[in-house]
Amino acid sequence: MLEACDLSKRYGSHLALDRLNLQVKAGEIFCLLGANGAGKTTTIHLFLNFIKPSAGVARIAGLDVSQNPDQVRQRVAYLPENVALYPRLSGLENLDYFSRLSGHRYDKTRLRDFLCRAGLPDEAVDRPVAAYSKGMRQKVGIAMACAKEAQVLLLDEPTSGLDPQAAYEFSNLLVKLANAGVAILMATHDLFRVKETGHRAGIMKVGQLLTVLKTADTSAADLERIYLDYMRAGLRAAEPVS
Ligand SMILES: Nc1ncnc2c1ncn2[C@@H]1O[C@H](COP(=O)(O)OP(=O)(O)OP(=O)(O)O)[C@@H](O)[C@H]1O
Repeated sequence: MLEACDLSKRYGSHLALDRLNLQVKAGEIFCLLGANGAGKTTTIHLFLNFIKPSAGVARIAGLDVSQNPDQVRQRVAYLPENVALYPRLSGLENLDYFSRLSGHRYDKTRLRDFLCRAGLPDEAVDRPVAAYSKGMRQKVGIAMACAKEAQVLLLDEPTSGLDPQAAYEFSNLLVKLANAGVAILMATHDLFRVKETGHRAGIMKVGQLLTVLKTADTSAADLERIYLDYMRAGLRAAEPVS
């Protein structure tokens, strides 16, 4: 569903992403881990066609994203750390507006249903989003992805700043989406949530994907230890784990 082949991005002399090879299948949650500046956001922005690769290719549903921007845009939903919504519009009005932009028209009952299934409290649905908490805004973002019927969901640190309950609820929504067949690529620093919700985790450092772990085979403590070992090691000194 989502594939990077020798994907690279150079900014001047700086190699922000170095020959990334990665596949995320439908129904899979793949988490990108790595220190600040590792190349996680760059990877997501390449898949979104916000930036062009210096080499290699990013594909979604078999389509090169830089060659087929319109077809790809229809299939992808993106949740940044802070979901951009119109503050004076309600959650329902925002969802209606963004759904129309992506070519979907839903009646109010259906829109309300998307928001409720994303966990937004019923009493909040008609209130202006200016007064929403960050967790509530993220839930509107998930409702937008569902309403768009996106096949691929790209997330950049979506649980950063959420309280533990909000992060838990948000992660459960991701699992439901994956169970419905959505391919999910998420950049995050939340090792605990990676273990709980991710199927695989890739550890990045200075633009390189150093290793990929199956979370089912790795305890939370081991995931943390392996992550820290890679961060402490020289770039090429660490041995791939799997
Ligand atoms: N527009 C740009 N111009 C020059 N360098 C950039 C640009 N965008 C990113 N970089 C550099 O590319 C590298 C990768 O950045 P990126 O934002 O992908 O890291 P990240 O893993 O997402 O980090 P964080 O965890 O802080 O979000 C960094 O060294 C960054 O300074």
